[in-house]
Amino acid sequence: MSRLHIHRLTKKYGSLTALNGLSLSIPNGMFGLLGPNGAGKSTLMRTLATLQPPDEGQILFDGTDILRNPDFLRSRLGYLPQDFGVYPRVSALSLLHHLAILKGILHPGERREQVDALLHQTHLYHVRKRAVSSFSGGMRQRFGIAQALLGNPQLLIADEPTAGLDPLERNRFHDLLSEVGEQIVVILSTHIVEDVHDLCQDMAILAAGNIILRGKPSQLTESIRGRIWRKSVEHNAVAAHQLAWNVVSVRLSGGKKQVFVLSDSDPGQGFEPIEPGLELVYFTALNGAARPEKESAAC
Ligand SMILES: Nc1ncnc2c1ncn2[C@@H]1O[C@H](COP(=O)(O)OP(=O)(O)OP(=O)(O)O)[C@@H](O)[C@H]1O
Repeated sequence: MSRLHIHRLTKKYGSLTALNGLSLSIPNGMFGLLGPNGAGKSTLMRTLATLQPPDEGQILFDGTDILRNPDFLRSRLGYLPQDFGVYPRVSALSLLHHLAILKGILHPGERREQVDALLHQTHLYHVRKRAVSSFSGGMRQRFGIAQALLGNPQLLIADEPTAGLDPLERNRFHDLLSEVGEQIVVILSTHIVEDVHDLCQDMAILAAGNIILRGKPSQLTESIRGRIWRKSVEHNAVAAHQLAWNVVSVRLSGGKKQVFVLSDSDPGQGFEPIEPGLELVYFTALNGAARPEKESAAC
């Protein structure tokens, strides 16, 4: 059953509409929110985390209106913001204890148990006495997850958590997130398609403040199977192909341009059929050409 219901959420910054009457229902498990820069992901994450109010709309968590009753959510929330801010020169151990107290874990024994368990889970126990400010990007993100998991949250929000991580650290971070389990709602907001492909059973694509596609990654990929065609072309031929066909993506491969086209039938002209991945679902949706399961139909 869905635990998080977002209903007609609107947020404007002056004349800019960052969230445009957005509705979304999210059940337990890993949910990927994918969108390009400026789509409104961080605005949505901050609003869900009750850090900023929307102009209109409603958010229900386990049936409780969290805009009217933010403390209900705050006591159940783990939040890993896009920018964790300034890293103090205090040790990871001290900082986690401090944050645990702020989260209301006041009993020293219980706190020690949780902090130590999280330091082990995030593979930071051996560096627990080092200042967080001396950590690498990957270690900081793992520390970010440790602090977000304090107090056993029911909703975990991770905003662009793998941006800037090298592949090894990204894998470690993925393992960590996937361990968090199916019993809570985990929202992974990202513009990295691979993160959603690797981790999420359910996803939505956000563009210009609207949900433009919603579904399971495997089903969404299936929806464009047999409809994507590829051709290698010279650089100066790309524009002509864009005029002639429904081009959803252009990539460089081995120094040549590859044009990806959406077409229900064989376009001929040297195009070959390809097995699409989630990245092509994403580009197809952004180009407005996918057959979306609109959110209204999906939930
Ligand atoms: N505090 C703010 N004041 C004014 N405009 C803002 C503010 N925060 C975000 N915006 C604008 O709202 C739009 C959505 O921004 P938001 O950061 O939510 O998107 P995003 O999908 O998280 O993008 P990114 O991946 O670049 O962080 C953008 O056009 C952004 O410039």
